[in-house]
Amino acid sequence: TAVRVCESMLYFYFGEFKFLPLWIPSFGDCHGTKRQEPSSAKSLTDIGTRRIFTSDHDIFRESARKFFQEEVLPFHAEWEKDGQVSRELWEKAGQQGLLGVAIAEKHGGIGADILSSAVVWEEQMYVNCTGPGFSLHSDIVMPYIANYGSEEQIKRFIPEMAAGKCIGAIAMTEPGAGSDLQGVRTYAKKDGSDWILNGSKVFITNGWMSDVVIVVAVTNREARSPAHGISLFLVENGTKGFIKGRKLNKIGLKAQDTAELFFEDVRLPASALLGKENKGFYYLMAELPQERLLIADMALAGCEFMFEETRNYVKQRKAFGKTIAHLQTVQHKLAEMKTQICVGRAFLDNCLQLHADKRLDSSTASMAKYWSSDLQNSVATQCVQLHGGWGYMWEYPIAKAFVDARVQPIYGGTNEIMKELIARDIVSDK
Ligand SMILES: Cc1cc2nc3c(=O)[nH]c(=O)nc-3n(C[C@H](O)[C@H](O)[C@H](O)COP(=O)(O)OP(=O)(O)OC[C@H]3O[C@@H](n4cnc5c(N)ncnc54)[C@H](O)[C@@H]3O)c2cc1C
Repeated sequence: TAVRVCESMLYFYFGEFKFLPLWIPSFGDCHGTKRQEPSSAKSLTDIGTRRIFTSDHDIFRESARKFFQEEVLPFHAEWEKDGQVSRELWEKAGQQGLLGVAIAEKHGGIGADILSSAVVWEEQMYVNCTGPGFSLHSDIVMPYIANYGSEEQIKRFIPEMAAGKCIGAIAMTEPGAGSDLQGVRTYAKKDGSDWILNGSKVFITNGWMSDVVIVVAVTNREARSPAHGISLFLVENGTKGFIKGRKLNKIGLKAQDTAELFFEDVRLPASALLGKENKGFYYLMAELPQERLLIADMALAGCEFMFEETRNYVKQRKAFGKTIAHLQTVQHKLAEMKTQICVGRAFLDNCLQLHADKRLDSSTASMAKYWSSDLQNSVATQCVQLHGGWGYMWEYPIAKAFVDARVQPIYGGTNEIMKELIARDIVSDK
């Protein structure tokens, strides 16, 4: 029997069965001052630190940590060879209540807060296993359905997605349009009450395993600007004309099934439209800050993991008769990195709290994404260096963390685009 606490709700698990709240515990120290700051904690990944979390979150973190250590870490190397994780893992994550954590219970989600989602993002980074595309599924795809979907769409997809039986993806990027989202060519043409979808998408996370994909398509070519003529569609696996291309051969994220998707005269019923016609671009703009915050938090958690990995390594690696941790140049590197990570964590935790309070603006989310993902790459480079030649070997976790970090300044909007958004806000007269 497993016991799990999620936002003041205690669920009991017996095998596959989840028993609804039996007891509403009160753990007391919500946002209390007694919680340790990461800079003073023994390790940057210690449970029970950081003021934004409560002891309810800590208990949830313990169960998430156990899940990633027991159900993901031992199998990840095999999944890297396969270029995807197993379906069974998705269902296990669903049974553990790790999917759709911040989606309202009335919609079929877990009904916890976004900070609980952050616990899942961070714990995945702390095991250094980037394969499962849980965060994209739970905190990027599911919110679109929960926020803009019809009652029928919510009922059809959210409970199955929370159970890990339906895997979600979102397809914005095309071979000819990435940063410039208004340049998408995929076109959905009205045919009676149906739509006929044609086009192709690339670099789609969870693309190969996806059961439902949110597809960004042009629906009005005559709109006064491209942004006014874009809509979102829910396209299900198995729909005639929906073809999955190859799993892409990436330099990192080896166990993630990033894929190309093709749509050839795909006939979609009116009920496949997500939200209102021609409002897709607004929905994207509204949801992208959460995606950027998520990337930022995973970047910071990646830094924390790499730092602890390297701290342990230098304390046992010997050169010239003593451990390299005795060398002052090494010590200074660690001091610099720890300071940078703790400064970054303070800003990021502030952003997480702002988002939990629904006060995070788009420009601040962009700052978090750009700063944290750049820091992640700088920390990755330095940590590999401190590992010497072993840091370049695939079997060393730091080597994987290094290649996996590289994409973070690219996806979710490149860091150059983040600077554009931040700058636009700075010089705006509004
Ligand atoms: C592993 C991986 C997973 C991904 N997952 C998804 C997914 O699930 N769904 C999805 O839709 N997409 C996904 N993407 C796509 C990703 O979001 C895009 O790659 C990204 O937005 C950049 O677009 P692009 O590759 O077309 O680059 P381009 O837009 O061609 O940019 C090339 C370079 O030009 C720069 N540039 C472009 N415009 C400007 C400008 N105005 N000012 C300054 N510099 C500029 C960029 O910053 C970049 O350095 C994924 C990508 C990868 C690699």
